[in-house]
Amino acid sequence: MENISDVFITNYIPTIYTTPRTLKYNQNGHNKSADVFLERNGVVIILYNKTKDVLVLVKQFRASVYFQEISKNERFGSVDVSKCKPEKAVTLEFCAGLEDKTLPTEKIAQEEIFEECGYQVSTESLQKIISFCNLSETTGAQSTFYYCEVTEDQRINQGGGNLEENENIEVVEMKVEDVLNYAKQNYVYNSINATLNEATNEDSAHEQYTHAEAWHLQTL
Ligand SMILES: Nc1ncnc2c1ncn2[C@@H]1O[C@H](COP(=O)(O)OP(=O)(O)O[C@H]2O[C@H](CO)[C@@H](O)[C@H](O)[C@H]2O)[C@@H](O)[C@H]1O
Repeated sequence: MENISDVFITNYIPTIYTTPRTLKYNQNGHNKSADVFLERNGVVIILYNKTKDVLVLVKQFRASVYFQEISKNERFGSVDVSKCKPEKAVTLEFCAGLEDKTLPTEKIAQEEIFEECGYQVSTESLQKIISFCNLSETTGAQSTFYYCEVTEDQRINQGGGNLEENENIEVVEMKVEDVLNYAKQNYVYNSINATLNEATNEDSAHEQYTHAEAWHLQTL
């Protein structure tokens, strides 16, 4: 899956995906400023195949994770892939996608499920868990979580991502128990782990959705 080569890091080149800005303001008479890095909103879907009693997850190479793996003093210019292995940046995640069209989030989620995992679902079968604003000083993007049950006969193809965008996604089926055990590891690169771990932080506004998500995982 990885087959990553010719890695080269440059200064930021603007694209449609992110907008970096500096936001200046005054709070109680003090001038302040914040670096903001606007991103698009997104959807995340916990997909459960009832026929096989498995959760359907996706594996893919993530460039930002790879960047974090590169030694701090080597994060510019050419990167030696034999030294910093691309397989370290292959994540295991729930099916997810950006809201890159002016469609209801359910429609976006429906399309992502088909594109990434190959299942045809109705928007009515998507159960919304929660929407929340990503808690970060840098990005205020909103994420909407859904739970969706599917059967094997809804699987139209192998999924794998949008070929026009050269997405390269591997669909992985795992038992709920295995996903929970996987997420309990001290540190793994995946949204599953992040969301479940957040549930232990009482002050976190993520709490509601993480509890909802953990609940879904645990009660399937
Ligand atoms: N920063 C970037 N630079 C260059 N190209 C980019 C880009 N972000 C997206 N793209 C392009 O946009 C395509 C869109 O991907 P998707 O909509 O399937 O979202 P993805 O699965 O990456 O998750 C996305 O949406 C989920 C849900 O919000 C998030 O968790 C996850 O971080 C996010 O990548 C990617 O294949 C890539 O070509």
